[in-house]
Amino acid sequence: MTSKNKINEDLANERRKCNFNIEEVTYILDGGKEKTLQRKKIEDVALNGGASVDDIPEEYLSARERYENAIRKSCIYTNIVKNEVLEITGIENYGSPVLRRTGDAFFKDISPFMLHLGMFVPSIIGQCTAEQQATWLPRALDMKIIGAYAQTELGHGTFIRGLETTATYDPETEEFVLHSPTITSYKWWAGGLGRTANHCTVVAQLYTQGKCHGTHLFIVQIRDLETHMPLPGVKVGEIGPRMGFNTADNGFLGFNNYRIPRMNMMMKNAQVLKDGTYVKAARHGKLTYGTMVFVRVTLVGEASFNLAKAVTIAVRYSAVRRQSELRPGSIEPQILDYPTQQHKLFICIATAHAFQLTASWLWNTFTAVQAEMKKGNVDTLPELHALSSCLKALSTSDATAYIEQCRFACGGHGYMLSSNLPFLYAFVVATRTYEGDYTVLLLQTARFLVKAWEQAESGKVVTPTVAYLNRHFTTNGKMIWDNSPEGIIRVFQSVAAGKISLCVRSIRNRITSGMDHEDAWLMTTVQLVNAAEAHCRSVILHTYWNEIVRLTKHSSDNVKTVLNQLVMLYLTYWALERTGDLLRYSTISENDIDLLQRQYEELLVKIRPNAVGLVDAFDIRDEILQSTLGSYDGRVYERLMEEVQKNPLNKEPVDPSFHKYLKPLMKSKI
Ligand SMILES: CCCCCCCCCC/C=C\CCCCCCCCCC(=O)SCCNC(=O)CCNC(=O)[C@H](O)C(C)(C)COP(=O)(O)OP(=O)(O)OC[C@H]1O[C@@H](n2cnc3c(N)ncnc32)[C@H](O)[C@@H]1OP(=O)(O)O
Ligand SMILES: Cc1cc2nc3c(=O)[nH]c(=O)nc-3n(C[C@H](O)[C@H](O)[C@H](O)COP(=O)(O)OP(=O)(O)OC[C@H]3O[C@@H](n4cnc5c(N)ncnc54)[C@H](O)[C@@H]3O)c2cc1C
Repeated sequence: MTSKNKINEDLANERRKCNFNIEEVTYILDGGKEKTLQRKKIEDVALNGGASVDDIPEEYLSARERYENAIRKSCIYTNIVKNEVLEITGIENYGSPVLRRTGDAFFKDISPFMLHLGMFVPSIIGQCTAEQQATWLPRALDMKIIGAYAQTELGHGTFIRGLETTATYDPETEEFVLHSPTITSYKWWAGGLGRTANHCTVVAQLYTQGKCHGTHLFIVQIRDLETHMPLPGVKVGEIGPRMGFNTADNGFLGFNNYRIPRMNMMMKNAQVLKDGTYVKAARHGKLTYGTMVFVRVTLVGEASFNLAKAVTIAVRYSAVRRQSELRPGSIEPQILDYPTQQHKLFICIATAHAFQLTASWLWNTFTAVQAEMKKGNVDTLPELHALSSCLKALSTSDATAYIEQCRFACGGHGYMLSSNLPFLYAFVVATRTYEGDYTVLLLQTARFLVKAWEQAESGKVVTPTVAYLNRHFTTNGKMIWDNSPEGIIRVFQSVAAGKISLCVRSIRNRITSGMDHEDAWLMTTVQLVNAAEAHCRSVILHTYWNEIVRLTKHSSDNVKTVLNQLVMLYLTYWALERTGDLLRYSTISENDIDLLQRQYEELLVKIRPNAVGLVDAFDIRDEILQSTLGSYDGRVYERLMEEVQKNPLNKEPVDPSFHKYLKPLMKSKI
């Protein structure tokens, strides 16, 4: 073995200690052996050409160079996907998470094509009629047209009904006239819009026959396909540097009485006829929000994958890094041996598992609801909206906090961009805001919970994810504490029920004392967010536990054991985090809490020997991790040194600024 591919001895030892079959766990996380094999095949095809390697790391490039580099690599990756990968996956899997995952080997930040594939194409699939899809979809999938999703405006992101862009139908010419009447009506933020896209989905207030019918979606060409010049009546550009997403060319867009054909309104859920007659969406008023629901569902998997990357980096680094001494003169321990380090990291492994399994379960729920909607039944949509809202909110918020925890766990080196942890943080922290801000989405779930509570109160049987509310009305007093997984989950459900019940009481009391419903709701929103968070925690705990039981039925004993230890760690961690709630809503005693703490510390000890095996089981290739600290071989210090050689500042021994500024300063007299 050359020193280049020699595995760090500490990491090699960790792998020798691992007592379970790593591949078996990978299969469970991927959703089955077949899926793992297909993913690996795709990664081999897409990555073995080495196209992802940058001569100069992108962080040293100017804004212009970075953008051009991102476009260059997007085109390389798209050609690989079009010419080689889609033969394996089938065109219907163009937007699959595997391609998204593989794409991370090409971009440290993000591809300018991401919104084309992540939202423009899904909006065509979800919001267009079959005839419109036949016109747009093949061209979009073939990248003959490149799109963005322009909904948010300078003045409004959350409150979609407040958007100001207008689309006024002109029956004379059978066209819509798009207009941006104010500065705040300018579209703002759309990824890919600033420099890359020639089309976009525009969300605008629809006016026809003198009446406003609320927001609708339109496909709009904004640039010439040959010259890429903005078309007359279109003002478009890039919004400027941001915390992350700097290669996504997020853009602004304004219209000056810009005309598009009638058939460019996405007409699956509502139509404007030639004469201007508006035909209302018969089934559900919020179907035009469908693309956002789809993306929220996919973001739970995104949170899991990015957290898996961060904790892979941090655990491998913690096995290689040695620091301090436990006793005078003794060998410095691996930092992974400190229980406090295990406390920082093992919860991240467990959370990545919890979110991955919840994401798959949510995806199945989403496809089931879609199937029902195809048959005309929209009854399950409110539950899906409530679920996707809170799961998006919590998974992105927890992933953000834990990625930062992984960075803390890597000390100073974690602060280097080459560790990839700062990029991961900047990327994931945005997911807490975009596609619906954390608080706003939890309040959406709270609306659903309050209604479900009222139904349960009146004796009606409620839908499965809130079925625990029915139990709330048949049991009196606090939930009996029981330290089994099922017992802990039941207690978390009681906490959620108790908090929802307090919200309902607060709202009713406020109304009784003279407030109107809106004010009573507003004054209760701090509690409502808290109740929705509690509900969502109980959903994640329940799903994680159920899925582990189901998926490990036929696993080997050691895999069963280690995955059980992780899920128990997760349940125990959250019980300890929420002791205040548990004391309030269950019969848990001080003694029970002491036992929980001991159980937690024992779990850290049990999981410790398998920690590296567990992150290896995420099976994230080095090209995708893009980290000096997290590579499979653990050559941390060598890689940090190699990276220094790429720093353009080190090209010359003396910087020109010395002669220009420093020397004159040093020579000047006081
Ligand atoms: C070369 C590279 C190749 C790589 C290949 C890889 C392949 C790529 C694959 C990509 C896959 C994944 C990656 C994805 C990356 C995506 C990146 C995205 C970037 C960000 C994009 C954006 O941010 S777009 C903008 C998003 N904006 C928002 O989310 C706005 C948030 N606001 C809202 O959603 C709403 O306004 C609101 C919910 C807050 C309120 O709406 P409104 O005021 O209209 O409603 P009300 O509050 O009055 O409620 C009325 C009733 O309607 C119900 N409701 C609300 N929303 C919905 C809904 N969506 N569905 C169903 N029902 C809904 C609400 O609950 C009320 O009900 P009742 O209580 O019964 O009255
Ligand atoms: C990196 C990135 C990429 C993006 N990409 C796109 C894109 O491609 N296309 C697109 O259309 N948009 C995009 N966006 C915009 C994004 O969807 C919005 O920023 C997001 O929905 C939040 O809306 P806002 O900015 O209006 O926040 P605001 O609504 O102004 O929120 C500000 C604060 O007010 C609070 N708040 C707002 N309303 C309420 C309420 N009713 N109750 C209680 N609190 C409230 C929020 O909780 C938040 O703390 C992107 C944003 C980012 C950061």
